[in-house]
Amino acid sequence: MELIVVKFGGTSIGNGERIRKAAQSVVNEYMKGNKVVVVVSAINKTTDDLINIMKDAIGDNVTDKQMAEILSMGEMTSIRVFSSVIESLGVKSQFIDPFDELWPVLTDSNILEAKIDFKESELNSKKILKLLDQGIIPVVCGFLGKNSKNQITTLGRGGSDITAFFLGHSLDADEVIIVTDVVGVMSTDPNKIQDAKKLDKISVEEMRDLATHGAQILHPHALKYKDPLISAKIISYENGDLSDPGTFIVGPNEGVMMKSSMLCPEPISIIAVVGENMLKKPGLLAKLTDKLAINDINIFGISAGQNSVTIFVNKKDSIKAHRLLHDLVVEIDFLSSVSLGKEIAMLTLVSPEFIETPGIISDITKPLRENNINIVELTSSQTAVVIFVDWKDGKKAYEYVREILE
Ligand SMILES: Nc1ncnc2c1ncn2[C@@H]1O[C@H](COP(=O)(O)OP(=O)(O)O)[C@@H](O)[C@H]1O
Ligand SMILES: N[C@@H](CC(=O)OP(=O)(O)O)C(=O)O
Repeated sequence: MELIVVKFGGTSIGNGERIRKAAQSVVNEYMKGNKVVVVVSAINKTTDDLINIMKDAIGDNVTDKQMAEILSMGEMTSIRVFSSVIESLGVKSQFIDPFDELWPVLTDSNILEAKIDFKESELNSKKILKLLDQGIIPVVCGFLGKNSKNQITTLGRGGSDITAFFLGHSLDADEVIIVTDVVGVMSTDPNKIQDAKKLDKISVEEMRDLATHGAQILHPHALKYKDPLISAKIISYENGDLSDPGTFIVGPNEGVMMKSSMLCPEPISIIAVVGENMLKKPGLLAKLTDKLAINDINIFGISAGQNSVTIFVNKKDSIKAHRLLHDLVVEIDFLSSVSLGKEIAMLTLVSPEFIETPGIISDITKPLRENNINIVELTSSQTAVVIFVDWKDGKKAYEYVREILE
């Protein structure tokens, strides 16, 4: 017997026929002896419609509290509809909204983009297990939360994915299934490029980067509740079969997405190539990096500006890299000169929490500023920040920045 948390997105329950098919797929899993917790979004585009109605009616004059209450009606309705359809198929079901004593998701008071208070909500969620033991299928509002003043909050657009993964984690589920309007995660958005291919699996780390860069298919914050041992997949609603393979989300890789900090033990050299209007020269970056790649020189970082491209390589490769890049500078008209700079230290900080920590770069650089340590260069992605400082400052800088992670 398995415990499954399944989330149906708006399109998957877009009309009566789809709701019946979705409810039947849940009942089929239940009949196999599995326990199923259902999370639903608002039917079809209800949330968009409600937002547009309010915009047309009073423009921006709606308060966050009013907006959250209005939007909540989408999910408050869909749980009631879904639960009734399950009952019509002969299985007991109970809907759970934020006013129910079994409501699991407690949040802060950032009303429209609320964060889950993890510890309290995790404890609270366990109450749902009792329903499962009684053979009842709970249907929970996705997207919604409740703050300490008992006010409705929302987890941000697309937030019902967060609800599903959060419940998966808190209830110690075996599997989280996201049911949506595409066959799984694809090589790109199939609504933009039609011959996109379905992926059989994708890692949590890749999925997170895809999601934070706008691939709507999954809310990026959902994945912070993805345990390595919980199986997770994204499937289409079309077959009405929760055992469809879709795309499996695997990981996170132990260690990879944990918080980590590192000071590269070897010095790095910085090489600057200067020229005119470099950002407007197609293929330039490829030419520079190809030259180093075919000569087996690894690039630790690269940053491009209007009149220069800065490349970071291991100090032991720097003389060779300097010579190779100089050959290119002589060969290419619009490049003027190349300079091999001083030795620098590279510090890397990785944390999945960076995604949702506004001001993290300023937090990391503050102790360096206060201690007069000059940052030669800084690059960042969703979950990693790489800082280059003078080699002599490396150890001290590392001590300061690693404290930020703790
Ligand atoms: N790489 C991708 N693979 C699959 N779908 C993608 C991808 N990138 C973006 N999408 C979009 O994500 C949509 C599904 O997300 P969403 O509309 O939020 O669904 P739901 O309402 O079920 O939560 C798809 O219709 C598709 O347009
Ligand atoms: N109904 C909410 C929450 C949500 O997650 O929706 P969907 O799963 O349909 O993207 C929204 O539209 O933002």
